[in-house]
Amino acid sequence: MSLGGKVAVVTGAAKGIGKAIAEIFLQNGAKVVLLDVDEPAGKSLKYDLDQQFGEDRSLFMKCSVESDEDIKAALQSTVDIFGSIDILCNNAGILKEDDWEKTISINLGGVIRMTYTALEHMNKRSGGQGGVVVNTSSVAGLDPLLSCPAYSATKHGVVAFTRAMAAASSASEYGIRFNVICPVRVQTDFFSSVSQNFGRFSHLLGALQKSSERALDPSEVAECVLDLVMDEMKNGETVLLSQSGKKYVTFPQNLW
Ligand SMILES: NC(=O)C1=CN([C@@H]2O[C@H](COP(=O)(O)OP(=O)(O)OC[C@H]3O[C@@H](n4cnc5c(N)ncnc54)[C@H](O)[C@@H]3O)[C@@H](O)[C@H]2O)C=CC1
Ligand SMILES: CCCCCC(=O)/C=C/C=C\C=C\C=C\[C@@H](O)[C@@H](O)CCCC(=O)O
Repeated sequence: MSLGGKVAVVTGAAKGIGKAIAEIFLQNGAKVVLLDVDEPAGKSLKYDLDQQFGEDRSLFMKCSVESDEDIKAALQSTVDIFGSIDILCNNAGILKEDDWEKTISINLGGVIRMTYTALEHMNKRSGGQGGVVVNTSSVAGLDPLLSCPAYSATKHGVVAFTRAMAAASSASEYGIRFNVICPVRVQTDFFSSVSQNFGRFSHLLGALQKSSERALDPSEVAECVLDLVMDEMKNGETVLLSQSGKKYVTFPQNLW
């Protein structure tokens, strides 16, 4: 899939990995809708992107992935202004082990909420043009991290939701591919603030030290997302992204 003229929606786009995804899509010719709850950071990024790519290439909208109302309004505005939704990146996430209900609501609920509303615009069976969804899980979505059980559960949920949606979309002829990326530690604000958010398991944070030699740069994650968007053969893929590169994860088959 060439990105020229395509429209991408990215959640949690104001900073970190979401920002890097937005930038690489713009560099490759797409129009990008930046969604985030952090309005000052979103507006500031939009200003910077306007200088680099032109005002007509991106939009920022304040949108919480916890709010059905915000999501409906943001996606309708995207279609009204840019004409379609071709690419969706469900990337927004938090880690607050002591507020595990919010962690579930954003990390897993947000992915499901956003996907189901976006399907109304993208699904070929309901007049959409099809497209591709790439979700941001984590290595914690494949190998649970002892310091953050609730976060790990949400990220396992994102992997499962993505794989099930890929199969459901193919079987229903929606024309939408679904893939998920599982990065190890990435150098963003998420990690610098996260140590306060481990709650009852904060004493176990040090146990993760051996699991990550260097943090990835957000641009490395964005390149992996771009590959999954552009390669039309990729559907239902789970990609582990570590310091040694990309690995396509395989799961047991025919269990029942
Ligand atoms: N940084 C890391 O080491 C890793 C991060 N991840 C995942 O990558 C994703 C992005 O994380 P980072 O860029 O590192 O974090 P970040 O904290 O730099 O950026 C996350 C963005 O999500 C936004 N956000 C939070 N709640 C939101 C909501 N309700 N609605 C919309 N936007 C919301 C924040 O305002 C922020 O701009 C998350 O899903 C995270 O779990 C996965 C593996 C490693
Ligand atoms: C640890 C949970 C945060 C969630 C981020 C995520 O999804 C995946 C993280 C993967 C690996 C984490 C490695 C953690 C290492 C830490 O013990 C420590 O080495 C990091 C120090 C943080 C810093 O840079 O100051």
